Amino acid sequence: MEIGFLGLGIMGKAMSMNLLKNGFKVTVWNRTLSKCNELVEFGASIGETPAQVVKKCKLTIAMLSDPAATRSVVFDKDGVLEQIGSGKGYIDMSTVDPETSSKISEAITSKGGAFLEAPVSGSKQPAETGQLVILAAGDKELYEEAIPAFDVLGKKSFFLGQIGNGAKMKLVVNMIMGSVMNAFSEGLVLSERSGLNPHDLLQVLDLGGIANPMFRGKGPAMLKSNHSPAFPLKHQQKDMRLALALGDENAVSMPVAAAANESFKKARSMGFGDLDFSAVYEILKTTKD
Ligand SMILES: NC(=O)C1=CN([C@@H]2O[C@H](COP(=O)(O)OP(=O)(O)OC[C@H]3O[C@@H](n4cnc5c(N)ncnc54)[C@H](OP(=O)(O)O)[C@@H]3O)[C@@H](O)[C@H]2O)C=CC1
Ligand SMILES: O=CC(=O)O
Repeated sequence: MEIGFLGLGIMGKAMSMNLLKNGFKVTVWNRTLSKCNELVEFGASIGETPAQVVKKCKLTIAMLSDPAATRSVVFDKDGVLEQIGSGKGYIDMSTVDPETSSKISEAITSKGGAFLEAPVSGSKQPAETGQLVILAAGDKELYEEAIPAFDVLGKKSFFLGQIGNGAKMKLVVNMIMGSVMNAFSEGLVLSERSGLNPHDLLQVLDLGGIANPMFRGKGPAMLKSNHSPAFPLKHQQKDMRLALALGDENAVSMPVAAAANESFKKARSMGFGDLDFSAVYEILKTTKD
């Protein structure tokens, strides 16, 4: 099956590379077109615009930064809408809000195309190794059609029902992850400031009931102030913002998430937006009375 792929950032590059390595024909597009070249070396073709990619491929996947980017790629000139139609499917795997996803779904389906939202849980390494968790919702037939690709990209796919449910699930998960990252950072700083060895803390955490891959994977690098980006902090803050909006709509009080969002905003204002979201640790580390 020929698959179109729009967006070759940290995630999109790894995901499209995986599809190529597993025998799919892939046509790629990226706003900064030069980023397509590396994929071409592995056999990809280039589409000059999103519309060209959709024209060529029966199935097109998008992995873009945020709601503004996903809307732009669909609705703007040379966008997806210009070529989508009957017999073609569009799958948006970016993390966006349910409203953005619904607007895109309405536009695609009104032109006869099929739409699936399918955000993912899992970061750069799971994207590289095909270990993502796929949170799909929307057109069930398109979901079934995409399973061979999802099996390459992920270790497990969920079909969650109507459009919006995939986006909501992803936002809830990332709201929890962002809050936990803040608590973890506070714990690391507190252990250091109170005279403990934070490496001992990492070992203690890893042996107990709250052991988790995020502490294990990111902790040692955080202690060296290495925040090389796997999940950029600006995207985590976007997810906190969108999750808090979902909380507003549903009258759910989320003081912990709101405080975590403030920390991510502060980190962005200090220029850490392109670093990994673990860089929120730096704002705590540098704050003293
Ligand atoms: N990194 C991670 O660990 C994870 C990320 N996600 C989500 O996946 C999505 C992609 O993340 P990631 O790959 O890390 O992000 P990156 O910032 O690495 O890549 C963003 C991509 O979006 C493109 N883009 C940005 N703005 C526009 C625009 N206005 N029009 C067209 N293209 C645009 C960029 O193009 P260009 O190269 O030209 O800038 C790039 O291809 C996000 O929604 C993120 O929240 C989900 C799970 C894990
Ligand atoms: O969205 C980020 C992730 O790690 O999942």
